[in-house]
Order: sequence, then structure tokens, then C-alpha cells
Amino acid sequence: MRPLSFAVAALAVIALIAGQQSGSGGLLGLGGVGLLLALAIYRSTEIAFFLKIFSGIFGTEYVVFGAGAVLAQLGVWPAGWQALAPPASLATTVAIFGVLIYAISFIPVIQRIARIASPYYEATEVTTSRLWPFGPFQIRLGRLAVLLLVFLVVLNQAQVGISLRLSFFNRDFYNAIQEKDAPSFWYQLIYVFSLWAAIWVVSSLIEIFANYTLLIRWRRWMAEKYSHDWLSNATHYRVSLAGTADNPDQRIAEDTRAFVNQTYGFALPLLSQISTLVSFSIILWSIKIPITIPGTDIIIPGFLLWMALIYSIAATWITHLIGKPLIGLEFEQERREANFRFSLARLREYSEQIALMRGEGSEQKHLSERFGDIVTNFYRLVWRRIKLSTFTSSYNQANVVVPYVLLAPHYFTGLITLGIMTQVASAFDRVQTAMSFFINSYQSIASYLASINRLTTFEAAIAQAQAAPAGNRAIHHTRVPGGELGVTGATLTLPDGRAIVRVDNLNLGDAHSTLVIGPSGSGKSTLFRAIAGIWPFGEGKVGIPEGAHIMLLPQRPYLPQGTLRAAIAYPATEDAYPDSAVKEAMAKVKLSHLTDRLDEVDLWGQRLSGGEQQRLAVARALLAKPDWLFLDEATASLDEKLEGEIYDVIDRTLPETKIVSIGHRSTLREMHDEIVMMQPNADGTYSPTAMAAEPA
Ligand SMILES: Nc1ncnc2c1ncn2[C@@H]1O[C@H](COP(=O)(O)OP(=O)(O)OP(=O)(O)O)[C@@H](O)[C@H]1O
Repeated sequence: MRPLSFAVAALAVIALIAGQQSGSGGLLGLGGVGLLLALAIYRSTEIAFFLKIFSGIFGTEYVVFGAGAVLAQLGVWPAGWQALAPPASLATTVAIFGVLIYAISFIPVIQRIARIASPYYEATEVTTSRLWPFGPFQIRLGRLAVLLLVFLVVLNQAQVGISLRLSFFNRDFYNAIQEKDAPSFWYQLIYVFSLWAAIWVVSSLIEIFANYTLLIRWRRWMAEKYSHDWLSNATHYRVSLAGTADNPDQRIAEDTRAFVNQTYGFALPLLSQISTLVSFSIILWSIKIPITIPGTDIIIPGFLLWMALIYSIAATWITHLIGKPLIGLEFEQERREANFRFSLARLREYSEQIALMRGEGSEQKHLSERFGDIVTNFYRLVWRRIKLSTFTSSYNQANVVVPYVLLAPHYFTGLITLGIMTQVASAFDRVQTAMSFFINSYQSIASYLASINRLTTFEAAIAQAQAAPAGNRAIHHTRVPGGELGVTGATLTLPDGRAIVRVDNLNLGDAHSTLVIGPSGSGKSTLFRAIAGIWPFGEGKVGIPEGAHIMLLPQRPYLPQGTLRAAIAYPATEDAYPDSAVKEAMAKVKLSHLTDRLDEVDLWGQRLSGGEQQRLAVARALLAKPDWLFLDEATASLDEKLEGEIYDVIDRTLPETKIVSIGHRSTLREMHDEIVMMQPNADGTYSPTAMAAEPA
């Protein structure tokens, strides 16, 4: 950005000197704003990358158009291309935009938007793109995104230029009608209108294509980034434990979509509306209508422009006052919708349990309450929208006639022609439409802000869950080369800070197999979670042998969507193990009757019995061959005989694997070398204490 700021500054100085010498106010203005722009671009190294892209566009345009304007002023511009010489006002306008970008980078909500948007445009991964009409080519993801965005911004600006050209067509066309000048009428229609209208249509088509390409790529990248951050290091579990971000599914699926669509959907129209505002303001300003300050002969310069601006600013302010509560209401509505969806998803997941308990009535009541929440907030939203629409619709209707009301007296007295009146009416309308952009988009702005809020809080929740707690108030995991697995000096607490387990020194490495027993609720599973590194509450040390592969089987195994083979291989990929190994493992855990259905896609979590699911999980362990296998009541659904056989199979198949189990059955004791008992302490906590195992 620094070289660009120097180029801008150099051109600004040249424009100032040329303006000084030729006495051109346009060039002086160009130079003055150019210096401000140079400063803004120089300082923009501190702003978010997303905003830098816009600074870069406006800086470059300033240099290109500004150089053209200076050359034209100095008389160096080729005579044959005179009609294409850019006016100084064009470069001045883009310079104002550049300065505006820097100014808005200090607004907190813009900072939040830019912070969420920037990472995609900075992404360094290399991708193969098949962007039509080019063949496959390799490019950095972020670079492709920047190119697409720049292309779209420039295209949008070109479209404003076309509409400006059409406004002059409008003037000449109606003047030709008024003067009954047939040749001029047909010339305007065939050579001016048809040409520019055709360019407009083609540019719109190209815009649609580029626009959707950018949006889907951006959304995919964001959804992948959020799901990656959410999934890495068991963050999803910690976020749910901490309760800092409800409905993450909604944030990853819905809010990224809304954010991408709306950021684009606001940024580009906003830019083109501001370009429209500036260019048509110049037209309104330049049309001289001799309206004087009442009681004097002083003509009000730019009367029409002032009228348009005052009228629109007042309306925008009123809209803001009426619409402000919509932001909170939109946020709440999305939250309630997500809660309702979540309840339905849970119902589907626990369908069998609910059916067995005949819990449908209770579920129906719960669903009705959730939907009731949606409806209650919905009425509040509707009521607020009605208030807002009452104002915006009336305003939009009034817009049609306001310019004619202002101009009619002057037309009827012959002060202005029909062509001028229609051009002013359309320019007035354009200025107002640009100003009303905010008014008409208020509702979407409200839901946009709600999405930004949800993404920001989601990012914060992820960062908080991933941040290492300060000082010793954390459970530190250390990988010790050649060391043994153990816990020392640890206190495990609940999320509210209440201590539940204290461990002075627990070494699990001495015995081949250890059984952890103790009363229900004494913290056995919590101890396992802490060893696995997913329980963040408490302090102390967990030592893990360097390079050791640890696998933990919970009481209710998770079966992913897809084939039975994928469920057995989980968390490895479906094709991670040879067919023969999978079948052998299934035979060992007595699941041979399912080998024919390995490639069948089904809801296996609902098809298989509890015991079958547990045996499937053991088959996973037999295939994965971990160094440490933790079984948290992982065979509790099996009868004692089968449980014994399964332990036998684990022992024989994985002789090198150390086993640590949690279980309540007394028969388990003889299958383990060592017993660790959760002993109650005086303060209500429990401590794991080694006991002698019963002789086999
Ligand atoms: N996310 C949580 N939030 C609050 N309390 C929790 C949470 N997880 C566990 N607890 C509480 O911590 C205590 C220990 O739970 P844990 O599951 O470790 O016990 P356990 O000894 O494995 O019990 P059981 O033998 O019944 O499976 C229980 O009182 C439980 O209610």
C-alpha cells in the first residue's frame, strides 16, 4: 500500500501545481483531496485487509483518472479522444471514497465486519480454479477472491457510469420529443439508447456470474474455517460445557451464509449508491433554477440538491428511530428458530427412547412451547415492521411526485424545458433512491447485524475455549518420553468451580489393566475426560507417554452417518482397514452376522442393539490398536459371560495395550490386575486410591 500512497501523493502534487498555474478549481480540488487520500492509504496498513482492498481500488482509480484529468487540462490528451478525457470530478469522487473507507474503518461495527471478512481474502491455500472462460489454473485462494471482488467493484462503478450516460440520453430524448425533432429522436433511440442498454444487460449477466462464484467460494471457506476451529481440540465439547455459544449449527450453517450474502449485498450496492449519489448530485447541482431566499434576490445555489438531501436525510433519521428495535428482535427470532430446530433434531435422535416412554405428549408440549416462543417474538417483529413499513411506503410513494411539485411551476412558466424537468426528476429520484438505500434495507440491516453478533460471539467462545487458562489454574498435559501415564496434584472441578475429584498421585502405568470403581457420581468419567484432555475445569498435571495413542470408549458409542464399515473404522476413514481385517475384528466381537451389510448406509445408531453398538466400538479398538484403551462402562450392556469373552479377546488381540476400565460389576474385578477405588474425602470430593486386586 505504501508505493500506492506515494503515487497518489505525487499525482496530487502535480494536480495542485497544474491547478495553480492554470487557475483550474477542478484540479486544485483534485490535488487537495488527493493529498488526503495519500495520507489515508499510507495509514491504511493498520486497517483490516478487507477494507484495504477497497482503499487499493480507489487509490489506483485516483491515479488513473487523475492522470487523465491532468493531461487533459495540460492539453496533452490526444485530440481524437477528447470525448473520453476523464473529468477532474471523477478522480475527486474516487478519492473521497478512499478517504471515506479509511474514516469508516474506525466505526466498531465496520471493524467487526472487516475482521470476520478479511481472513478469506488473505487465505494462502493454493486452489485449482476453473473460472470460466479460463482453463484450470493454480492460484492462492485469497488472491482469486481479491481479483473477483475488485472486478465486481469496478463493474459496479462502470454501471453507475452507464446510468449517468443514460440520464443524458433522457434529457436529449425528451427534448427531441418536445421539439418534434424526428431525426434526433431516432438517433438517440437507435445509436445511444440501444448501445448503452445492450452494454448494461451484458454487464449485468457477467456480474451475476462473478458475484455467485465469489459468494459460494467465500461461504464454503468460512463454513470450513468455523467447523474446523469448532472441531479442533475438542473445542465443540468445551464450548458446550461452558455454554458460551448456543446453537453452533445455526452459526456455522446459517450465519456464515447470511454474513457472506449480506456483506456483499451491502458493500457493493452501498458503493454504487454512493457513486450514484455523488454523480447525480453533481447533475442536480449544475442545473440552475433561479429560486431565491425568501425576501431577498439572492439565488440559492444548488437548490434542487439541497432539497433532495434534506428530504432524504430527515427520512433516514426517522427510519432509524422507528427501526432500531428490529436489530434485537431479529437476533432473538433467529435464536428461537434455532432452538425449535434443535428440539426437533433431538426428538429424531431419541425417537426410540421417547416412543418406549410414551413421551410424545410431553414432547408435543415442549415443541408447542418452543414454537410459541417463535410466535411471540414474531408478533413483536411484525408489529415493528408494520410501523417501519408505514413510514417507508409512504415515503416511497411521495418520492414519485415531490420533484414534479418542486419543478412544475418553473416548467409552466417556461423557465425550464420538458427534457430538463424529466432529467431533474430522474436525478432527484436517483439521489433519493441512493439515500433511501439505508431506509429500504433497514430490515435486512437488522438481521445482518444480528448475524454479525452471532459470529462474533461464536468466535469469542471458540477463542475462549482454546485459550490456555492463566497460571496454574489449568490441567496441564505433558508428553513424557518413555514416561508412564499418570495424574499428579490434580483437582477436577465442575464448570461452576465446585471440586469433585482430588488426585495426589495416580500412576496407571504399572499394571497391564486397571479397573476404576466407585459410587455413581464420584467423578470416574470426569477423571477419564481429564486424562483424555477434554475436561478443562480444574488444575494439576496429566503425564502421557510420548507418542502414545490413547483411545477412549464411552458407554454410548457414537456411530457416524453412512455405512457400517465407516462406523467400524471411525474415527479413521472408511477405507483405512482391509476388508479382511474388518471382518476378522467383527468376528472377534461376535458381529459376524453383520458382515454382509458392511457397505449398507443406514442409521446404525438406531438399528443396532445397545450391546451390538458396544461390541462394534470394541472392534474399532481392535483395528486401531491403541497403546492405551480406556473403557468407560463400555461393555455394560453385555451380559457377564459375553463381557468376559470380550475382555478376553481384547487381551489376546492387543497384548501390548494397557487397559483402564470403569465398571460397576464385581465380575470385572477378576479381569483386571489392579483396582482403583474412588474414596470419599471429608470435603465431599473423591480421590482415586489403589487397592489390591482380588486373586483371579
Ligand atoms: N458438564 C457438567 N456440568 C455439571 N456437572 C457435571 C457435568 N458433567 C458431570 N457433572 C457432575 O459431575 C459429577 C461426576 O460425574 P461423572 O460422570 O464423572 O461421575 P461417574 O463417577 O462417572 O458416575 P457414574 O458411575 O454414574 O457414571 C456428577 O455429579 C455429575 O452430575
